[in-house]
Amino acid sequence: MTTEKNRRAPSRRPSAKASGFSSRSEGRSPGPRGTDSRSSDGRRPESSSDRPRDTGRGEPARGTRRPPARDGQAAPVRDRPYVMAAARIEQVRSVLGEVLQWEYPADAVLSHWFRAHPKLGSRDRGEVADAVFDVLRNLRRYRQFAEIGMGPAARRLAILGLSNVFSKDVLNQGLDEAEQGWLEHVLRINVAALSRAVRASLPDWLDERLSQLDDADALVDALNSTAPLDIRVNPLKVERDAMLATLRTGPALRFDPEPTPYSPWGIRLQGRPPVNRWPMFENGEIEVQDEGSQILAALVGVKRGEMVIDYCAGAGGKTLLLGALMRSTGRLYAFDVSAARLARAKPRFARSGLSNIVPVVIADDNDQRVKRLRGKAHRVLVDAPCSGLGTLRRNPDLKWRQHPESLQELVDLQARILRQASRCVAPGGRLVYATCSVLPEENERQVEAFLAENPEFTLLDASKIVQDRCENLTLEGPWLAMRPDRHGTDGFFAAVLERAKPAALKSSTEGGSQAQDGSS
Ligand SMILES: C[S@@+](CC[C@H](N)C(=O)[O-])C[C@H]1O[C@@H](n2cnc3c(N)ncnc32)[C@H](O)[C@@H]1O
Repeated sequence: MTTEKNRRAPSRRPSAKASGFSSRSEGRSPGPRGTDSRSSDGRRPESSSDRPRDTGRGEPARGTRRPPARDGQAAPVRDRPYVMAAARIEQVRSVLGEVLQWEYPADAVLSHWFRAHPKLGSRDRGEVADAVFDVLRNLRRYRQFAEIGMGPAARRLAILGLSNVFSKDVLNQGLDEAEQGWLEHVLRINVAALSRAVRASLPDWLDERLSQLDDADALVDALNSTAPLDIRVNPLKVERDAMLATLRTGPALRFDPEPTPYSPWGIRLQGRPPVNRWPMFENGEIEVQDEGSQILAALVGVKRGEMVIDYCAGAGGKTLLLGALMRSTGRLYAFDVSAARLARAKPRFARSGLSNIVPVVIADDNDQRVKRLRGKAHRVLVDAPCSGLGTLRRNPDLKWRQHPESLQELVDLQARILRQASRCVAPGGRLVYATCSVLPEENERQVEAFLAENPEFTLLDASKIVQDRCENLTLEGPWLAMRPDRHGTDGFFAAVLERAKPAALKSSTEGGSQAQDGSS
């Protein structure tokens, strides 16, 4: 009963001073964040893959770390007397009581709960968070297991979550005899014999939809796993190789920094490093961003001096990379309807050293500033609000928070945003539509419907365009479709659409349909 987080620390660590790390870098999890991530408005909360963690998942769990192996043999799990097992079960049960109401995203609930329990240290928080997320990942199966036997189901869920965090002996110290027997029994159940929906803990509607995708089993398994943490360098400030060298000679070495395979700016870290306490984060040299999200920004293909709109900029994950790729020249509008999200982007913009970003809170419909930019932008990115189902590795609660009705609302919203944003694209300019979903109705079908209504746009081959910046990435095209089972990233989708120049439009439509944006 150990987790993949049982990584051994390197035996010798260079001094913090020599590496440029402050001793704080090994410190506690980051502080609170806004609570407007409530997504009962049918909008996906921003992917936490693009945000530093503040959910207590910053340190490996106590009672699970192994001391260094001797003579090539793994050392036994350290089973020190552990008076906290009973308390920890109650803590996890208490958090689950709030999370399972599905009113707020799980990481927001955790942050809130940790603020209300300030005496817990970073390892305590890590254990609680790991157990809660394990329950969310396996909820359907655990609920079935919890029904076997006596006692409150919520406590049994907490015990199951902690069974993947603590060793058996440590956990047993918090269990009575009946609970120990029940746990032994359910952990012996042959999971492989269960239906996929139960085994992988998916609601039926989602299992059905995912089963229609290629290699569905591999995708489902990958979405149900835990993810590493990707960061990226700010190309305006530092080269990736230089940053890798710094990380490898400092305390970050124990998080195994490696270059990401496809993005030229990415660095992958294992475990849950407290990145946002590191000096290179505070001075804007690195940002947290999943490799897939970095690739989407690359796909926009921005150039120096252009006018670019990031139409759904949120907390600025992609805006930051776009701005750096424009070398802080031209003008990059960061639009969003959420003032709170844009407010969270502002400190990131400030750290980055970029001076070309113009954040603008826009109205949901009929915004005058958007109208003024009709037909003017060289590039428009629509990183649309979506189900977020490509990010289940990091946000497993989304499979329980989404349902077919909320999905349909999102599909309608995406179509509306795509239509509005497309009006800003200049003739010959490009519109990039992206989601972090793996569902065709939010992706391919959405783009096909848009193209059918907007003949002045043509679909370009995203797989070829992305190779300009990510040469190792070979995709089928014409879409950009990243998957955790194939690429080790979150699930992302993107399409690149080019707006015809007036002459081309005239000849292709032979005087037929007109551009529908009012700018023609
Ligand atoms: C997927 S998130 C964006 C994430 C962001 N691009 C990043 O990389 O961090 C989608 C965003 O769309 C915004 N949004 C929702 N409706 C919108 C609309 N009608 N116009 C513009 N933005 C909208 C949401 O507030 C949310 O921040």
